[in-house]
Amino acid sequence: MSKIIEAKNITMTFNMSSEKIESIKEYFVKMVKHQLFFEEFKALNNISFDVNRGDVFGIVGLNGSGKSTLLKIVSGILKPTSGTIDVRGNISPLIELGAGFDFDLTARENVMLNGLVLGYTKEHMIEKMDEIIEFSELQDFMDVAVKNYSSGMVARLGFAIATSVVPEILIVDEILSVGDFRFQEKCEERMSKMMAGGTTVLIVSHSIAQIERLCTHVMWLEKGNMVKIGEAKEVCEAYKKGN
Ligand SMILES: Nc1ncnc2c1ncn2[C@@H]1O[C@H](COP(=O)(O)OP(=O)(O)OP(=O)(O)O)[C@@H](O)[C@H]1O
Repeated sequence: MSKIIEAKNITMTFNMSSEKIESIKEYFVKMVKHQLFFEEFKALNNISFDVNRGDVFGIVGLNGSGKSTLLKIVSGILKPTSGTIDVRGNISPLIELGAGFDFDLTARENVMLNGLVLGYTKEHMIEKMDEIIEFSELQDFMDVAVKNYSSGMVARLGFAIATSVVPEILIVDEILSVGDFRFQEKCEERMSKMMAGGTTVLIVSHSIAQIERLCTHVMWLEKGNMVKIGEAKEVCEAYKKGN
């Protein structure tokens, strides 16, 4: 089987301010006086894994375990502090709630904006618009500013845009959990079609049932460390038991 993602010794360290700074003015004064101190925080610690072409790869773990950070590194949004990531295929935009949207613009404007940011032509996006509107079922809300959308509506629009062109790698971050059950079913159906066509999927979800249903392989993260990786069923069982 050919590897589509190869991650070696990924470590991600964030600088966290070690004291509370009350204002921007105070921030700049401290910066000029070299009085800004940071503590290093390791969100991911030496993570290595491979994903094969056609895998549906789930990432599970408690809040703050590093799941989204890892997806952002795979998507190229974040550069790891150390380690290497090799991605051999085109990736869908990271489907995270609201990622890439300008909330003051309308849904229709956001579809265009997203498409152009992704490098598609205006004509291509106009062609895709009807299909995106139909899938998201937001016909009556396309000219409403996205700031007035519910989280489920944002999720619908984000999923419809990201899956309007079939990518080699689809990345889904927790978005399915905010949609209603009908929307979830519809998304799963579309993802299944993509999987059948050979698309590799990376998915983060707090729903273990969903991960077990969809995934072939799973990684369990805890406080930035990899606890277990392997066949979905085995890792999910261990995660549920906590060992
Ligand atoms: N840009 C950032 N700057 C500082 N710390 C960050 C940044 N992004 C993430 N973190 C920290 O890294 C840790 C991991 O965050 P991450 O969002 O990857 O966790 P997660 O497993 O996706 O959590 P959740 O299940 O709550 O979505 C958290 O402690 C978070 O505060």
